[in-house]
Amino acid sequence: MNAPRVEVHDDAPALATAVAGELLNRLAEVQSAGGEPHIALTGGTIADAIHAELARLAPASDVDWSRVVVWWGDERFVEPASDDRNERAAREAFLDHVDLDPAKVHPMPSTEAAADVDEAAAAYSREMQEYGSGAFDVLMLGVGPDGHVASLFPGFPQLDVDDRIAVGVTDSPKPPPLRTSLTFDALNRSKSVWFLVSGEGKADAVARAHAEGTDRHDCPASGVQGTDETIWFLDREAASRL
Ligand SMILES: O=C1O[C@H](COP(=O)(O)O)[C@@H](O)[C@H](O)[C@H]1O
Repeated sequence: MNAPRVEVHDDAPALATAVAGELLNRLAEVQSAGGEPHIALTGGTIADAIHAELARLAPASDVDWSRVVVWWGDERFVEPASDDRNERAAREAFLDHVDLDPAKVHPMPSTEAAADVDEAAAAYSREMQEYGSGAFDVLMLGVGPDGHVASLFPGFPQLDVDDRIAVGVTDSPKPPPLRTSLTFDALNRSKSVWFLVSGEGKADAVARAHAEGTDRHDCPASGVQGTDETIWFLDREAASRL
């Protein structure tokens, strides 16, 4: 397995600019090799900053946005207009500012599109299978202070689901409680996994994820690796206990 790489930036704004620049380069590279890149987005504080940087830097990039396919690693099962929705945040900061093909943007179902989290997860699994997706060119993941990634939380039964692409969560310890998440199996099919982490409050989770022998049930971030590369994009505070 390829060893994870760690890239440390001064602070959250510098981290956001660097990740946005690297993602634009990666998308253009995949396209110039004849591919149609698939990316999976995450929610959260640093993701919001990266999305804003993507929108700012996009006009100067060589990316053909009509040939980019967008997925999510997890989502909150709430109304589409809710402030809690990862999709809404990503659209407002990033996706609405570039010329994507709407048919290539694949949000996880909201409460308007599915009856419950299990139906939402089953629908998303089908959508990924029908589209022949799974090996994301780049999967971006935030990390919670408890070490959660996507909506896979320490000690939760979803960590042991290995026969599905996506699962429902009804009792997330972080609000809102209802969520849909890709499973470890699905996340680990990604070519590149990019962890995006900023702030002192995440330093302990980052250190635990890197420590030898950490169980993914205790720190889910330790259980995700890309098939080609795994990069931890950190600011100095998040890297302070490595
Ligand atoms: O709830 C979630 O949390 C994580 C981490 O978010 P952050 O605000 O602590 O950076 C995020 O990656 C995930 O997509 C989201 O649903």
